[in-house]
Amino acid sequence: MSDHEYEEQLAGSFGVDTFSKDFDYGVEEPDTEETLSSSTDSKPRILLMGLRRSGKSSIQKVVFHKMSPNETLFLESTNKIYKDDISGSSFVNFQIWDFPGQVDFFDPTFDYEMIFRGTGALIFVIDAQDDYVEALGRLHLTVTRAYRVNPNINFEVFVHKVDGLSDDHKIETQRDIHQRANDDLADASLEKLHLSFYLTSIYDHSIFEAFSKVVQKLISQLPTLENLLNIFISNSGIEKAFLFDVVSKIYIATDSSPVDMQSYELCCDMIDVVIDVSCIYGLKEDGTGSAYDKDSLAIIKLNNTTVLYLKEVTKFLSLVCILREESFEKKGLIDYNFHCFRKAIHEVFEVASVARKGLLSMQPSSPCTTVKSTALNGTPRVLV
Ligand SMILES: Nc1nc2c(ncn2[C@@H]2O[C@H](COP(=O)(O)OP(=O)(O)OP(=O)(O)O)[C@@H](O)[C@H]2O)c(=O)[nH]1
Repeated sequence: MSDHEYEEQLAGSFGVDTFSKDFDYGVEEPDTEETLSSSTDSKPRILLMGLRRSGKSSIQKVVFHKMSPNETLFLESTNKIYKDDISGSSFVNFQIWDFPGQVDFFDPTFDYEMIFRGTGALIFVIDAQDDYVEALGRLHLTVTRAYRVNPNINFEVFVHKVDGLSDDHKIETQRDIHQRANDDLADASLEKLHLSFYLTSIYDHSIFEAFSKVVQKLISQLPTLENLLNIFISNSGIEKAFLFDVVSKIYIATDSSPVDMQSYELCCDMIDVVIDVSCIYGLKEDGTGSAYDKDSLAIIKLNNTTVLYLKEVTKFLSLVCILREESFEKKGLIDYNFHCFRKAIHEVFEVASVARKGLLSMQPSSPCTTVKSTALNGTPRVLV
C-alpha cells in the first residue's frame, strides 16, 4: 500500500466510535495495536498551528503537562514539528502536533497532504493582543489547504491571550475576527468550510474549556455519555456532573444543562486538590503507588451549602458532581446510582472492546489491510 492510500484509509477511519476498557487495574494486556503498528504516527492528530509567538506551545504545555502559565514565558521558539503523544496518561488518545510559527506550504520537505489526511482537528491560534491581519491571511491559507485535502477536519480558531483585554474588547475582537475570516472564505466560495471560535487564555480555565469542546467533537459516543449523565443526575438530586479526563482536566462529557464557567472551575480546582493531597499523603512510604486509582474518592463541603463529589470511573476518567447539602443526605442513593452509572460506562467500553477483539481475530494476514481499532483509552487506532 502506498503512503497515500494508507493515509487516505487513516483519514476515512477516523471517528471515535469505539471505546475500549482499561478500567480494571489488573495485569495489563499487551497493547496489541502497538505491537502491530509501532508507528505512533498512525494515531489521529490534533494540530496546533498559528503565527510565531501566538502561544501554541504554551497551550500544549499548560493543558497536557501541568506547566504553570508563568513558566511559559521561558519557552523557546519551536523550530520543528513537535509530536506529543499523550495517550499513555490520558483518555485523549491523540497526538498533539505543535507546529513552528511559519509553516511554508511550498517547502517540498513539508508533506502537508500526508499531515492533513490523518488529522481530526486543526486548532489555529491567533494572538488577540497583537495585530491579527497577518494571522488572518495565514488562517485562510491554512484552512483552505487543509480543507481541500480533508474536508472532514474540524477547524477551530482560538482567539488567544484574551487575559489582556477588557470584556467589551474581547467580544469585539472575536466578532471582528469571525467576520473577516468568514468573508475571506465567502470570497473563495468556501462557505461550507465551518470555523468555530473560542476566546482563550492560559491564565484561566478558558483554555481547558475550549480544548474540552474540541475533543468532545471527536468523540462520537458523546450523546450516550450525556444521556447516562442525565439519567444519573436526575435520579440522584445532583445539579451538575462532569466526566473529566483527570490528567488534562478536559471534560469529555457533561449532562445537558448549560455549563457555567464557575461550576467548571470549581470542579477543575477539586481535581487539583485531590491529586495534590493524594500525591503528598496517598503514596506509599517508598514513593510507589498512584495519586489516582480505583479507590479515589473525595467529598468537599463548601460554606454555601454546596457539596462537591468526586469518584473514579476508569483509569483516566473521573466523575465530578455539584449538589446541594440536602440532596447529599441521600448519599446511599447517590452511591447506588453511581454504581449503576459506572457499570453502564464500562459496558459502553466493553462493547467496543469485544468488537475490537472480533476485528483483530478477523484480521487477514495481508499487510495491506487496514482495520479500525481502539486503543486502551478509547480512541481509535489503525492497524496496517
Ligand atoms: N498573556 C498571555 N500570554 C501568553 C498566553 N499564552 C502564551 N503566552 C505567552 O506567549 C509567548 C509565546 O508563547 P509560545 O507558546 O512560545 O508561542 P508559540 O506559538 O509556540 O511560538 P513559536 O514556537 O515561536 O511558534 C510566551 O511568552 C507565553 O508566555 C496567554 O494566554 N496570555
